[in-house]
Amino acid sequence: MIRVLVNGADGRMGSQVVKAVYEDKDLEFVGGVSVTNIGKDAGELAGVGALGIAIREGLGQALDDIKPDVVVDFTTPKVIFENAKTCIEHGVNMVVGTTGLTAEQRGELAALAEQRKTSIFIAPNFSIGAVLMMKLSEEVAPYLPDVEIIELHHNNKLDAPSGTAIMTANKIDAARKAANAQQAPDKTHESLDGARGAKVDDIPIHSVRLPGYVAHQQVLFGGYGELLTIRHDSIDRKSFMPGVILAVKKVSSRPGLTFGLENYL
Ligand SMILES: NC(=O)C1=CN([C@@H]2O[C@H](COP(=O)(O)OP(=O)(O)OC[C@H]3O[C@@H](n4cnc5c(N)ncnc54)[C@H](OP(=O)(O)O)[C@@H]3O)[C@@H](O)[C@H]2O)C=CC1
Ligand SMILES: O=C(O)C1=N[C@H](C(=O)O)C[C@H](O)C1
Repeated sequence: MIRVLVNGADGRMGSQVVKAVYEDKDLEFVGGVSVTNIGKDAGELAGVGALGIAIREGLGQALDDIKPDVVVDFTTPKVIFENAKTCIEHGVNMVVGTTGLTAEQRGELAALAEQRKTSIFIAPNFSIGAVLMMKLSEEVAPYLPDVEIIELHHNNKLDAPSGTAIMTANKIDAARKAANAQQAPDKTHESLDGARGAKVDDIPIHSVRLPGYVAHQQVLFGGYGELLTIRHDSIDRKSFMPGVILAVKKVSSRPGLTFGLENYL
């Protein structure tokens, strides 16, 4: 049995992870950490009934007391770097779904994980459809290098652009650079800042935040007289759970830092 602690256990994603871990025969849910709902039963909050495991405060102390095999983190971009360092310093393997880590921070965590001989797996998106959307985008990019991204999320999302949109842009740009594909110059003058979106690797990303959306992304490729749009929709957070469970089971097999679910598929 792999003993799993969920950080952010009462959140939209964390509570789904509690349920998914509880329902998997090879995993044992052993602890839930958050900042509110302290003392409440994590199973009740996740909708699986009382598990006798109360949400507690303080990741470091919880690691000392519970000694889980793996921590799954779905908290916030503000706290994820510190959370990751705490896990690595405690020698606990970690699966990170929380967005917001910069490439530089990932580099620091990779070095720390290597030094402490622990494993950390980070994926901006755990859904298989989103991984395929990124893979297809990478394949298209050398042929249609002019591209923009529209990502659409629920209005409680704290970060913009989404981690998925940033990863998609990074992958597209790497693929078109490797193919030496030249994009057309952007001749538009912005009369209002932000009108052309925020650029990541010179790719405009437009972030929509509205109630009703869960997690969606369109990658729009334009050619002369033709358009190709790749769209992915997560309409339920269940879409992320098979990827999270896979990562929990595989994380210990790869020491150091691994970035992206495609590395486990
Ligand atoms: N990789 C992927 O596939 C996916 C990634 N995400 C990412 O996961 C993250 C969480 O998303 P979501 O579940 O929607 O957000 P929520 O706000 O619903 O959940 C975050 C939870 O973390 C808690 N929290 C905040 N600070 C701490 C802390 N210091 N220690 C422990 N818990 C803390 C929050 O408590 P409180 O509300 O009281 O502040 C909340 O319960 C985001 O970065 C999001 O982008 C989301 C979906 C899929
Ligand atoms: O906050 C969310 O909801 C999501 N966050 C991740 C991201 O920023 O890419 C993954 C997915 O888009 C849902």
